[in-house]
Amino acid sequence: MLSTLTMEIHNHVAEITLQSPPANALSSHILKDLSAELDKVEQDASVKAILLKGEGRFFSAGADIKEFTTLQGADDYKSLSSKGQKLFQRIEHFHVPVIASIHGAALGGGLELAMACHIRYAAEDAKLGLPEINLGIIPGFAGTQRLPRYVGAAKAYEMILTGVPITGQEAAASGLVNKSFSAEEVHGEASKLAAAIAEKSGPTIHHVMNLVPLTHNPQFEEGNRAEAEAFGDVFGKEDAKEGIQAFIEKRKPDFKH
Ligand SMILES: C/C=C/C(=O)SCCNC(=O)CCNC(=O)[C@H](O)C(C)(C)COP(=O)(O)OP(=O)(O)OC[C@H]1O[C@@H](n2cnc3c(N)ncnc32)[C@H](O)[C@@H]1OP(=O)(O)O
Repeated sequence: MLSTLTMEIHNHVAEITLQSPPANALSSHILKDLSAELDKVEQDASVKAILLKGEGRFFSAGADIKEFTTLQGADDYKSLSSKGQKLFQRIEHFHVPVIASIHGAALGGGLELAMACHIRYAAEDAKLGLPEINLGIIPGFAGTQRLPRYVGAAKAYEMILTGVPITGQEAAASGLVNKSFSAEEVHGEASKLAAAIAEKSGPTIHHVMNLVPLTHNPQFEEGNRAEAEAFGDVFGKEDAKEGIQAFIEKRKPDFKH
């Protein structure tokens, strides 16, 4: 199978680039490849930071909507959600920081992946959002649990219930990303940040990475389980079939319920 991403390690920084045109959609294949690259980083004690970006027009436009049509039954739907949640949880608890450099769009699972990273830089004109509601489904890779952490509950409700994305500039103002830059500058700035962190002492980095997650909501796992259940539930419904089909046919969905 074709590789869906590349990883290069230079000066203690592992640069992972999603390469799955046209949208870097998070298929089961790309998620498996990402997990395999994390295995390699775990075996390489020289790596002190990871830089994650996307090639082409977008960081990532989310889970692979075209692959959704191959799923069959509640177990498949729920398992898609749980597997993504587990990988992103692994990223959040990784022993070295993962910096997301976002250009173009980080939507749905793409934003959920970026939210599992430790630091996010975005292009001012990038679109960041959880548009799953337009497909008749809900976020399923822990978006309902992580977005409120960064932007507060009110803004999270607005973003999840309307599906309308915000710009990188708005994301920086609301705390969803650390900083925004022009589209030309963002990858360079994220790379400089990764290099600056990689000059620090490895053991101190590892302690910071262990300590900060201790401040997370202790009910996070329970929230993830509930999200996967709800994802499985909505996915089986008529409105989800209509929403997904409408996306594929490039038309507006006609929800019945
Ligand atoms: C548990 C997690 C669940 C989820 O993550 S559900 C998915 C959530 N994400 C979305 O709903 C985003 C869907 N995509 C879009 O809204 C738009 O696209 C964009 C804003 C990203 C770009 O719009 P534009 O510039 O008009 O381009 P374009 O023609 O719509 O897309 C270019 C090609 O990319 C494919 N594509 C875009 N997003 C996805 C996706 N998430 N999964 C699979 N394919 C995707 C399209 O179909 C098309 O392909 P072709 O050129 O062959 O027509």
